Parts: sequence; C-alpha cells; structure tokens
Amino acid sequence: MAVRSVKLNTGKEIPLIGLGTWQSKPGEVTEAVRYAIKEAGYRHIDGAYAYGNEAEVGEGIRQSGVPRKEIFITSKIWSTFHRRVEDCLDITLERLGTDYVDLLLVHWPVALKEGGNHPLFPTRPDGSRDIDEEWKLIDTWKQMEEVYHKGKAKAIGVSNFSQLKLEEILPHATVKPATNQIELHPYLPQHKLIAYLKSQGIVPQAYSPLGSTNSPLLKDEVVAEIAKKHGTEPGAVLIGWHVAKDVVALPKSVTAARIAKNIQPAPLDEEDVKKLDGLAEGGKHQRLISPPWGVVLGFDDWYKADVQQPPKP
Ligand SMILES: NC(=O)C1=CN([C@@H]2O[C@H](COP(=O)(O)OP(=O)(O)OC[C@H]3O[C@@H](n4cnc5c(N)ncnc54)[C@H](OP(=O)(O)O)[C@@H]3O)[C@@H](O)[C@H]2O)C=CC1
Ligand SMILES: O=C[C@H](O)[C@@H](O)[C@@H](O)[C@H](O)C(=O)O
Repeated sequence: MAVRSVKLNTGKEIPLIGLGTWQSKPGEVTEAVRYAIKEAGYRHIDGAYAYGNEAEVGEGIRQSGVPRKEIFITSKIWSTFHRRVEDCLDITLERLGTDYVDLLLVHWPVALKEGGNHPLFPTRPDGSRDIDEEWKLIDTWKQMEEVYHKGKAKAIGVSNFSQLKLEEILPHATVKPATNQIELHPYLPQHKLIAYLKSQGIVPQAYSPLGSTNSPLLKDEVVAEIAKKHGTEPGAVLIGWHVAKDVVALPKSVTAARIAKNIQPAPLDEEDVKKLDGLAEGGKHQRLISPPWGVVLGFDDWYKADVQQPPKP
C-alpha cells in the first residue's frame, strides 16, 4: 500500500514516511535504501551531508531501478557550511549522483567555524564547539533561498529550530521554510511547537520517531498495549501516531524486516492518539538527542534539563 503524502507550501507533496539514514554505515546503507525503495515501497529518503554516507545512499537509489523523479530526497546543510550553503549542497549532489534534492534543510540553527581541528565538530581549546558568533542565521537562510531559486533544492526548510529561532528568520524570509525537522515521539511531543508550525503552514517532520538507538519507547507498556490492540508491534504504533497527525516520520533501519514493517503504520483511533499525546505528562518526558552546542536553542525542556547552559552575561 502506498504511503499517504501531505502538501508542502511549495505545492509539492512529501510522503509521510521516509527512511532515515543517520548512523547507517556506508557498508549497510546501499542495501537498506535499495530494499526500502524496490521491495518495501518507500519513496522518501532522509539524509544529510554530515552522515558521511550520501554516496552509498545515492548508489542504493540507483540500484532500486526506480526513476529519480519518483523519489523524494532530503539533505541537510551542516553547521560548518553556513557561510557556504551552495558548496555543501554541491558536494551532496555529487555524492548522491543527482542534480537536485527535493528538500534541503539547515541541519541546526548554529554556525560552526570552518577549518578548525575537526571537519564536522571543531572545538575550542576548552573543548566547547567552535561557534561562528559573527555569522547571522538569516544570512544562512538567504543562501538557502538562492539555491532554491536556482532549482538545486525544490523546497527548503529547517531542522532543530525552536519557535525562537524560526522567529529570527521568518520576518526577513522571502521563501518560507517548508518543514521543520525536530525530535518527536510520545516522550517529546512538543505540542506547542507543532501547533505553531501548523499555524505557519510549516510541515513538522519527526526525527527519531522510534526513540533512536536502544529506544525506551519500544518497551513502553502503553505503546505495547496499543500495539496488542491492533495486532502489531510498538514501532508501527509510534509511526502510526505521526501519520495520524499528518506529521512526517523518518524511521531509520538497516534491517530488511524492520524497514518493511516501518512503512505499515498502525491505523490508530482517536483514543490511542490521545493516550500517546499525554504519555510524556506522566513523568516520561525525555529528549534523546541533545548535542552539547553550548548555546540556547530556545527549546523549553532542553534549557530546563540544564543540558544546555544559558549564555554568559
Ligand atoms: N535533523 C536531525 O538533527 C536529526 C535527524 N534524524 C533523522 O531521523 C532518522 C531517524 O532517527 P534515528 O535517531 O535514527 O532513530 P529511530 O527512532 O528511527 O530509531 C532507529 C533505531 O531503531 C531501530 N529500529 C528500526 N526499526 C525498528 C523496529 N521496527 N523495531 C525495533 N527497532 C527498530 C534501528 O535499528 P536497525 O537499524 O539496526 O534496524 C535503530 O537502532 C535518522 O536516521 C535521520 O535520518 C535523526 C536525528 C537527528
Ligand atoms: O541528524 C543527526 C543529528 O543531528 C546529529 O548529526 C547530531 O546530533 C550530531 O551528532 C551532533 O553531535 O551535533
């Protein structure tokens, strides 16, 4: 059965389920992508420059035999490239073996200095990430708009943007972000941010929809109970929760049986959705992906959890 799509603010459609590729090893991801497209029916692949496997992802797409134009490909501009968006995209396009992506995201709303002690995660002598403090986020977005106008990215969006960060670019944007890709699952439902995105016509995309590596969600008893009710597995419930809300879900797997299963979301009813909506309130709130950026990103829970320090006065 084909996966339903939703419309982006460009007028183009994005399939509600896409295959994630973060931490998929180069030696495994070609087969995972080929299998996902050819055997399991995926038409949407989520990747990024920073994942270091885009050449192998491109190879998997080619091996599937499905025409490029039928597949929705996302990539992301890494933080060390905020001053050189098009250069990052050109490397991605060459690695993927295509001349456009369907969606290009700003991976994180934080620019890092280039040319330091690490190509992806340059640090200062004290070990903190080497933030490019002179650079303004809106100038990154202006460069995103340029590659959109050139046709190299059919849609542009953001990732890991709180409302605070979106409000930094929206008043000056001439092309509105089409999506915001953020961590979303029943332990981190981000209801307020989702409502804001929907009010702005920005499609939410859920990363780590299953709870990422060694997920606590796959062992949750409420999720298990709903899975039992539908005669399926926890993963299908977690993905079904997003699909029920028109949120794009990006489950990652390099395991054939799981890849096939993840594109069969459980058909949740209102009661199931309500239970999952309230799950984090029962003391289960958990943010699973919180890299040490050392700057305020504007997510309430992240700040409170003290994972991220407020800036020094
Ligand atoms: N924009 C951003 O900053 C971020 C984007 N992402 C995107 O979102 C994608 C998904 O997020 P990710 O953090 O990878 O985590 P997921 O929530 O997709 O979980 C992936 C993990 O779950 C396992 N798994 C997959 N399917 C099942 C299943 N049906 N039952 C049990 N276990 C399963 C996988 O194992 P195995 O592969 O061995 O089968 C893997 O260990 C990423 O791959 C990436 O594309 C993720 C994080 C941040
Ligand atoms: O997309 C995946 C994630 O954003 C990942 O790229 C980051 O969390 C990175 O490991 C970091 O430490 O900043």
